[in-house]
Amino acid sequence: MPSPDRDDQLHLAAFVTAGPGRPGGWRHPASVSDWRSAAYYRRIGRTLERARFDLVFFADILAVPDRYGGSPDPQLRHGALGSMRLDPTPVLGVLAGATEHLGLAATVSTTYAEPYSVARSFATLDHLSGGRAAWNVVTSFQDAEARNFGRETHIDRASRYLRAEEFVRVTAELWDSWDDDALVLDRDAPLFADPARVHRVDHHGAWFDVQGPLNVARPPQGYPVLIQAGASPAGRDFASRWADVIFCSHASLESARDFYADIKGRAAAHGRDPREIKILPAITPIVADTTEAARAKSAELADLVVPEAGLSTLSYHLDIDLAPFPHDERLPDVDVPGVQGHYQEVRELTEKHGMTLRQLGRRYGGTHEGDFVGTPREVADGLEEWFTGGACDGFTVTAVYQPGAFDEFGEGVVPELQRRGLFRTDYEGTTLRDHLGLARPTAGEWRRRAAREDTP
Ligand SMILES: Cc1cc2nc3c(=O)[nH]c(=O)nc-3n(C[C@H](O)[C@H](O)[C@H](O)COP(=O)(O)O)c2cc1C
Repeated sequence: MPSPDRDDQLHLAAFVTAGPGRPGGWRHPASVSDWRSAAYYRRIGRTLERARFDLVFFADILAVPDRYGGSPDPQLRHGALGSMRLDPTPVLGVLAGATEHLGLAATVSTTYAEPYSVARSFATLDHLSGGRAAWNVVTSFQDAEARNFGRETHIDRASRYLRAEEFVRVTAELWDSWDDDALVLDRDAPLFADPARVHRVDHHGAWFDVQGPLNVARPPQGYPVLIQAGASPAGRDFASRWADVIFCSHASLESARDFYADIKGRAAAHGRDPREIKILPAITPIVADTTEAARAKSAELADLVVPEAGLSTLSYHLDIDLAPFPHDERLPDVDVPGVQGHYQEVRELTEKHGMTLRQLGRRYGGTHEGDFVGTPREVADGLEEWFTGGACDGFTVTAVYQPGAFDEFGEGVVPELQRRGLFRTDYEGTTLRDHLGLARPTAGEWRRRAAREDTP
């Protein structure tokens, strides 16, 4: 049934780590190990574009996590999620040249970067790609990251969201510092850029002092697409005001539905049309020709995950050292300074399936969010149920092994979704905003999205 909050067709993002990805996945015979080569990313980009994905998204962190037992060893030994990550921004430069339609998203932290450099990188990428850039705005959550940037500990959640608020606002002002028609290119006059249409920003705030203007013309999309994944109340509030796309992760349809209603409600309360925000929960489908083969593959992948690999990732996600907890007992209730969304997910798993910490480690390391395991038709049934059931506007697809699982999804599940009229058969526009059905922001749009009390 069509919903006033949702498009008729779903949107697809791909979640890629510029490294080995899933702890068991890199050990699977179908995975390819040249994560350090441009060819590897070109191949993934072309696969996703053939499957008509909206965008590819590169997650990123700024440390080798050491929260589990105070050491990075388990992450490194097991090729866990945080073991190796190339810097995603240059990787997107490679992809901009290898693809024509695919949206290109990289993660940059507002806690450790500066607005001028972020505005400049994403404006550059938006020009180079013809309007396909997106920025995943994160605030980071690990002390290990703080220690790489001259601090002992990470700043508290409230302060980091205040900094993020000011950061995004200044970045948007910098994108607006060139009027859309500022670049004149009149050779005879001569007039390269009209100085009257290029403005200083003169921002002076609690965290940043930025004069401007930017030294790059206004991006083709006005603002590159903004992605956020806040899960705490402060994070949800920030995301529902600023984000065009929201990433989240859920262990069940019910929790996905609650989150969806909460974010759309918050967006409406901030005066936004709920359709302006696309909520794309992460899923890790396992696809095979028969149900039995998919289940066997799932079991085979689970066997490749050493519990410590998943627990060391969960430790840094929750910002809790899980090494001293008894591994043959359930995870007790704990106060989580780290990612609340991941905690809710593992609490749900612990309670629903009575998992011990060791089982949880194996499960978390091989995460199959949403339990979409089966034939292309069965997986499409599950996705359709979430989409039509008010749980999402589409999905962020993670590969159990890279890059093969993207091929399987693109060649099996996508045609099934297309047959049902749930997904595009071709791109209709050229920019990422076109794919997502989002309007190009006019200059000054940041005023509408900023926290009201902060807006002058
Ligand atoms: C699908 C997904 C992808 C994420 N990717 C990143 C990432 O690449 N880097 C990062 O630092 N945080 C990432 N996060 C974490 C979020 O940015 C955020 O910190 C987290 O959801 C906790 O929200 P909170 O800060 O409101 O507690 C991701 C979260 C989700 C659900």
